[in-house]
Parts: sequence; structure tokens; C-alpha cells
Amino acid sequence: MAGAARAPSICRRAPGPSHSSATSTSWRSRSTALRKAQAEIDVAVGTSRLLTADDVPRLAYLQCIVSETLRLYPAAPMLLPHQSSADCKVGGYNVPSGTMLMVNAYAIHRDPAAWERPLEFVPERFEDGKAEGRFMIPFGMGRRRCPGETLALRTIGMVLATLVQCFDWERVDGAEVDMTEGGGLTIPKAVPLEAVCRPRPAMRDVLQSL
Ligand code: HEM
Repeated sequence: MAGAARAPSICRRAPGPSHSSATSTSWRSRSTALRKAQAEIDVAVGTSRLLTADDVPRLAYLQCIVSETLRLYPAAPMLLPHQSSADCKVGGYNVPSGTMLMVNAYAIHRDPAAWERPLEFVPERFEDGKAEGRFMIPFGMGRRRCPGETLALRTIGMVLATLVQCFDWERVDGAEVDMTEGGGLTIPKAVPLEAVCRPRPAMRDVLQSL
């Protein structure tokens, strides 16, 4: 697109494919991922101190969890609306100046031609650079790409790692987490997450000293 401006209106994401069976498989892999992330933190940081921002880049598996979450649930599934500021061609189509263009990142991230088992939560697909070259755009692309990406990724990594280091997490009543998506611009959960967290016994001294 020759120059891009923000379009004034917003659109809703097209409904995604049904994925109830993938959801239960995904939930099992989420529990495993949580345990794996906790083990990684225990090895890299230990339990005698709180992790710091400097530790987070060394937590490779935790980064994979963040990437896989942003792949399956991009916070802005249709990015933000763009508007062509000149006549241009997109994918072979003539797009007149002033046309609103939406990018369906949600569908791109779940494209079966690009991803194996696209509806399943598999952080391992990002390990050892395996997903390099795959098209992921949770922060958009080009000159209107999110300027807050680095801050966002650092904050998410730090918050998630701290929650996993300090607490054991369980589902309420053992019920599966309902991952159904609600409508809206930012992919809210239709059913809010309820979880039980307990301070990890190994972290008790650290938590009590705060
Ligand atoms: C997980 C967190 C975040 C996600 C997934 C996210 C995602 C996005 C996306 C998809 C866009 C639109 C890109 C496009 O249309 O091509 C965007 C734009 C933008 N984001 Fe973020 N963002 C996040 C956090 C942040 C933070 C922390 C800040 C600021 C501190 C921020 C500031 C902005 C701004 C100012 C724009 C507009 C850029 C422009 O229009 O040129 N974002 N973001």
C-alpha cells in the first residue's frame, strides 16, 4: 500500500473455525506447558530469589509459550483498520484510494497450510528457531507496526514468569478452562478465567521477605 492511514471505523473479526476437540487437547498441553515453564525457571533462577527482567531472555520455553499464545489468540485479531492513501494493488486486486483494509491475523495464524495442528496449543513449535520464517503478525507489520512491541513482550514475559515462579496454578473444581472467544476488537474471553493460585512452598521464604 502506498502510504497507510488509520481508517475511522472498525470491523468485527470473521468467525473462526469451530475447535472444541482441539480445545481439550490444548488444555492438557497448557497444563504440561505450565509445569515445563516452572521447571525451566527453577533451573535458570532457582527458588531462593525472585526472578528479574535480566532472567527473562534466558527462559526460552517461556518465550515459546508467549509466542504460541499470541499466535492462537492475537490481541488484535484484525489488527487495526488501515486506509489506502493512494490507488494501489493488494494481492492482485485494484484498491482505490480511501479504501478501508483489514488484515485477518487470526486466520493467518491458524492457516493449516502454514502450521501443523494449527488449532492446538503447542509452544514447542517455536523451540530452536523451528518457526523461523513462519508468518506471524500479532503486532502488525510495516510502518504502522505496534511501537509498543518490545515493552509489551518484556512486560508479558516478566509478569508471566513471576506468576509461574511464585505460585502453583489450578483450575477451579478441575473444570476445563473455556477458551471460547467473545466478539470485539481485542479477542476477549467469552467466559472469564477463574483459577486458584497457591504460593509455592519452595518460594515461601522469598515471598515472606517481600
Ligand atoms: C500484547 C500487547 C500488544 C499487542 C498485541 C499490540 C498490537 C498492536 C497492533 C496489532 C497494532 C496495529 C498494527 C497495524 O495496524 O498494523 C498496534 C498499534 C499500536 N500500538 Fe500496540 N500492541 C500491544 C501493546 C502496546 C503497548 C504496550 C503500547 C504502548 C506502550 C502500544 C502502542 C501502540 C500504538 C501507539 C499503536 C499505533 C501505531 C500506529 O498507528 O502507527 N501497543 N498494536
